[in-house]
Amino acid sequence: MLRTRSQSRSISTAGPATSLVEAHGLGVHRDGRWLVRDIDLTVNRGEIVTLIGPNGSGKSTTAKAIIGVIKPDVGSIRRASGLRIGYVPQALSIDRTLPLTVHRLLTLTARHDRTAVEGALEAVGVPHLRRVPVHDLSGGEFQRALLARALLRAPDLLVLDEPVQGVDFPGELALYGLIQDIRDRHGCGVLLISHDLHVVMAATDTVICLNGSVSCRGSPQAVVADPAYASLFGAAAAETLAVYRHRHGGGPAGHAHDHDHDHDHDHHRDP
Ligand SMILES: Nc1ncnc2c1ncn2[C@@H]1O[C@H](COP(=O)(O)OP(=O)(O)OP(=O)(O)O)[C@@H](O)[C@H]1O
Repeated sequence: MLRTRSQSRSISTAGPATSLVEAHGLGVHRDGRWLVRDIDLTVNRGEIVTLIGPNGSGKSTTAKAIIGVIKPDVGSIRRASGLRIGYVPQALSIDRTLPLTVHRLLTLTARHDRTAVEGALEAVGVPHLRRVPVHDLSGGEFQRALLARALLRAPDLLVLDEPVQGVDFPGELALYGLIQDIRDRHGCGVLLISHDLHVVMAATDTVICLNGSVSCRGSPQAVVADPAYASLFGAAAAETLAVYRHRHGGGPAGHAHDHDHDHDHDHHRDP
């Protein structure tokens, strides 16, 4: 059925008790083409949903539409009433050469006192970085600072666009562990974007594979066994997908390059 753009867009703030955000039939049309189309996506409280897909497959566009940064042309979005969103955009879209301290980065767009800033940095494992200039941070430290900034909003929903970008492999595992801990501690929902097909958190409840529209979805194990996943990313990707297991909750993960958690890397193969 052809839906006209003006007729079919609806956005409301009502929704079922546990769902933080719910999108149905979402489509974004720009410059004469559909960037994404027919996207159904729900994030519940305490749920981690990971969007994966090749470059240009519409992951950022979908996330921006979900949180209201861009307007969808078709489809409906319901957000829980009073929903607080913590958004970490792609690191690439942030100018790290600005002469800012971490404290200033965290208080640029909202007032937070020193105690709150210290608490947020503590929560992401970098309490020592408050007075450090942003341009001196490592990739992993920068991502943690951005995460702390999002946490200051006490979000119900965390939206993280490629939070491990520019981070080495141990730092990547530590960041995923940290995100899992934050979810466990605060019970927020998490919408995570990744083009890294090799490491997906075992804590991810739902993986959604995008390629302009949804190719497949399910648990990490179900998705990696789905023929649509192999046809989208190639059989080799399915063979090497590592499901990262973060074994314990509790305190914040260590420094991005200095973590001490137990990890398994299960290598799943298509049956
Ligand atoms: N405002 C816009 N106007 C026109 N085209 C756009 C706009 N924003 C994004 N696009 C295009 O939409 C497509 C999807 O982009 P998007 O950034 O959502 O993909 P992505 O999956 O997040 O990619 P990546 O992994 O490279 O970040 C791309 O082809 C991009 O060039």
